[in-house]
Amino acid sequence: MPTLPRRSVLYLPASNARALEKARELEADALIIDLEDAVAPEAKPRAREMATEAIRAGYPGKEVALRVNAADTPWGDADLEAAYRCGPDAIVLPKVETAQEVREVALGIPLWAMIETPRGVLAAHEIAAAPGVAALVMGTSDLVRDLRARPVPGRENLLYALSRVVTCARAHGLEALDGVHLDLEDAEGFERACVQGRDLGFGGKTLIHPRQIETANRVFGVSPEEVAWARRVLEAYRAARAEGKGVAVLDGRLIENLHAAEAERLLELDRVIRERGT
Ligand SMILES: CC(C)(COP(=O)(O)OP(=O)(O)OC[C@H]1O[C@@H](n2cnc3c(N)ncnc32)[C@H](O)[C@@H]1OP(=O)(O)O)[C@@H](O)C(=O)NCCC(=O)NCCSC(=O)C[C@H](O)C(=O)O
Ligand SMILES: [Mg+2]
Repeated sequence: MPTLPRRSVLYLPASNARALEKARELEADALIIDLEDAVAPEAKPRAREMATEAIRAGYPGKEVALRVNAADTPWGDADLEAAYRCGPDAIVLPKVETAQEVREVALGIPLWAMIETPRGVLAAHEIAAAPGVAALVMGTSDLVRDLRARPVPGRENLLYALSRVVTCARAHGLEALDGVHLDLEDAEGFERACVQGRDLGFGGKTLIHPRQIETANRVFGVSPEEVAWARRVLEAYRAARAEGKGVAVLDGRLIENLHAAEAERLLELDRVIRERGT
């Protein structure tokens, strides 16, 4: 499967013509054009048309996903029909709670299932295994509300859900995307949340504003130090293998085939990012 960087995944309301246009020049790896919570009920039909036009016009170099309204809302069916017509790279299904909901959608377009309710968290394993699902996306704002939790800076109250979703996604070879950071003025807290998400295993972060892109690209990307380390790991491991050994020691640390495989993954991600020029 080709490496697709999804370090930064920017939401934009489909009803916002300026944002739809502006997104073309931004360095986000992927976009989620939103028909759901960012669009007022009376604006939904027009927003659907705007999303369709924008997706047809294309966003070169970016993956484009369309977030539809849930099937049990007055807009869900028309949103899916629109998605089928304009062909986004993925459809984002909000508030998924069962694998059956995903099966009912099966359109031949990759599905990104949002996990943002307690039931969704508990069913994440079955959802991840459902046909067509390519990614699990955390919806931490809805989840905090449904849990009757409080938004806390270190997200300690979400660690179970975050870890469970990453684990279920990875168990099925899927992408895992972290939830949004709502405080646009809190650059330090945002960076800490990116580091936390990356260290938990998420491949990238969903974003709500262009000013969050650079940090997400940096934190979820590959640093020059990681590139240098990965090269040395591969060199040491290959030298050990040439001598008939299964392991190597580098700077006092054990290197096994799993470290070599991770080094290869990082170097490939770095190569693809460099090719993109972001
Ligand atoms: C939060 C915003 C409403 C702020 O918008 P605005 O007041 O326009 O911000 P700025 O003036 O600072 O914007 C500067 C320029 O950047 C463009 N812009 C802003 N936001 C975006 C965006 N998201 N995508 C593309 N471009 C954007 C502005 O047009 C300005 O451009 P220019 O004219 O050149 O100066 C706004 O950022 C916003 O609407 N954000 C997205 C909100 C959203 O989509 N929410 C729903 C998804 S999050 C969610 O639902 C979470 C999940 O479901 C859960 O439960 O956790
Ligand atoms: Mg939500």
